[in-house]
This record gives sequence, structure tokens and C-alpha cells, in this order.
Amino acid sequence: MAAQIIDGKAFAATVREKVAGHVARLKEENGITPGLAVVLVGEDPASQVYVRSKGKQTVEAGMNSYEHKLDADTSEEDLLAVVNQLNNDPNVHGILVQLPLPGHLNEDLIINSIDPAKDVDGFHISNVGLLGTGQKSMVPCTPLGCLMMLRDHHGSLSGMDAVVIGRSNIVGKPMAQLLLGDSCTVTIAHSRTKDLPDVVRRADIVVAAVGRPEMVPGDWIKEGATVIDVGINRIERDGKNKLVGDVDYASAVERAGAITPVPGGVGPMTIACLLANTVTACCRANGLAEPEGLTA
Ligand SMILES: Nc1nc2c(c(=O)[nH]1)N[C@@H](CN(C=O)c1ccc(C(=O)N[C@@H](CCC(=O)O)C(=O)O)cc1)CN2
Repeated sequence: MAAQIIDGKAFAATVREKVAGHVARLKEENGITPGLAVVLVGEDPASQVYVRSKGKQTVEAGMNSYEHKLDADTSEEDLLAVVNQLNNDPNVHGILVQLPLPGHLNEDLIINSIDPAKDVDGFHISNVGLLGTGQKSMVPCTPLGCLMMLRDHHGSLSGMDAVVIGRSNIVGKPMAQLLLGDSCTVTIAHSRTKDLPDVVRRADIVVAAVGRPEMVPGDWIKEGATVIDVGINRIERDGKNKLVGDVDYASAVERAGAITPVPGGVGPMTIACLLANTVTACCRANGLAEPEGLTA
């Protein structure tokens, strides 16, 4: 039987609605408007699209959006000065530096210069450590979106076998921590994993985050498993540009119990969770109760 499609676009709309409701209450009851600053260095076309969407959705949710667009040859010193200014701006509750950065900039150095309390990407080393030790942190947006969809589909994830394919700092590692936090038995697989097909075949939950188009074929998927496809790969097929995931959707949809499509699955949840993290950061900064259902 074909899998249930987990509609990330529709789910993201419900998250944005919750965020907007919370923002309205913050304004009315506390006179506070959450603010998100996004820093873009250079002119990477995909990054430009994502930054535009982030600004638009921030404003649509009733929050303030601050965009800082810097030249591709901006020096590390100048970028650090911008981050420092945002760290000290009381109207800014969330700061995000769009990745990837141009090659001459040290990504770790820049990310770790963001005030951890405003690090709505959850990439700062302090937030990584807090998440890894099960403490309250800012949680990276893409894994948070995946977790929300999994919880919505299954209720409890306790005791489930989960495999995360990919070990990036942005998705793979935090995803594994979140699944562990929900009491899954977690395997992190990667390019050196032996017998990857067998490892994947044992999993009730498969999160594919490798960045390789259609790498996971349907016959690796256990019947009835839930497949979360984080990949966003642009390929050319039959003379046309196409967006595909890390999973071969056509064959996986016949084996899985539930699956996220690409596009329209995990992607839209990334920005919705960014808005959620901004509200969370704003509430924490002001000593207010955190929005329910918008954090891990
Ligand atoms: N600082 C950050 N940089 C990057 C992040 C991030 O979370 N923080 N993630 C990605 C890019 N990204 C957001 O920044 C992002 C990627 C994809 C989508 C999305 O909605 N995708 C759509 C397809 C869009 C398309 O046609 O290109 C989908 O999957 O349906 C949103 C945000 C790297 N950088």
C-alpha cells in the first residue's frame, strides 16, 4: 500500500499560525514585538531566496525583520562587528547568519560569536552542548521541524529504531540527539557505514540527510517505516531542472508507512521553526512563559 504523505507545507502553515497567535499575545499583553535579524554575505542565489522568504514570513507572523546584506568580500572583522552590534541590540531577539558563508570566512568563528541566547539556528557551541546533555537550548530548525512532524504522526517515539543518514552539525547530529531525547534507539549512518542497506532496513524511522540525490532506494526501507527526507538536490532530468530528495521517492512511497515529499516536506518546516525559535528566544529574554508546542 502506498505511504501516507506527510505534508510539510500544510504543517508549516499551522506552526506559523501558532507563532502569529503568540506574537499577537506578546504585543497585546507585554508590549513586546519579537525581532529577527538575518545576515546574508554574498549573492548565492539559493541563499537569497531563503533569506527573502525568512524576512517575508517573519513580517507575516507580526514580528520585526532586520536584514543585513553584505558584500561577498566582506572581511571577518566587519562581519563580526555586525554580529556584535546585533548581540547588543535589545530589539533583536534572534540572529541568523545564512550559510554557507564565502570560503574566506571561518564559519565556526562567526557562529560562535552570536549571543547563544539569540542563536535561533541553534548552531552555537553552547547550544550544541546543551542539546547534547538534554538541557534547555535553542534547537536547530530543520531537525526541530522533523521532530515535530514525527511526533505529530506517531505520538510517542519511545522505543522506536531510528537511523539518521548523515552526520552534519546542522542536521544529522542534532537530529540524532533529538530522537535520543524522545527515547528512540538511534543509529547515525554515514559514507563509511558498513552494510548501509541492512542498517536502514532495520529502522522504524529513517531520516535521510546526506545531500546525495535519490541515494536511498525503496528496497532499503522496512515495510511501514516513516521516512523523513531532508535532502534538497537540484538535478537535471529529461532536459528539465528538478528538485529531488536523498530518497528515491517513487520506490520508497510503495514501502514506507509515511513519507515526506521533496519539495513540500521538511523544507517549509525549516523557516516555520525559525519563527518559532525567535518567539522562544524573545520569551526567554523577557522571563516569560515559552510558547507551548513550538519547542523540543
Ligand atoms: N543559517 C542557516 N543556513 C542554512 C539553513 C539554516 O537552517 N540556517 N538551512 C539551509 C537553507 N534553508 C534555510 O536557510 C532552507 C532550505 C530549504 C527551504 C525550503 O522551503 N525548501 C523548499 C524548496 C525550495 C526551493 O524550491 O528551492 C522545499 O523543500 O519544499 C527552506 C529553507 C541551508 N542554509
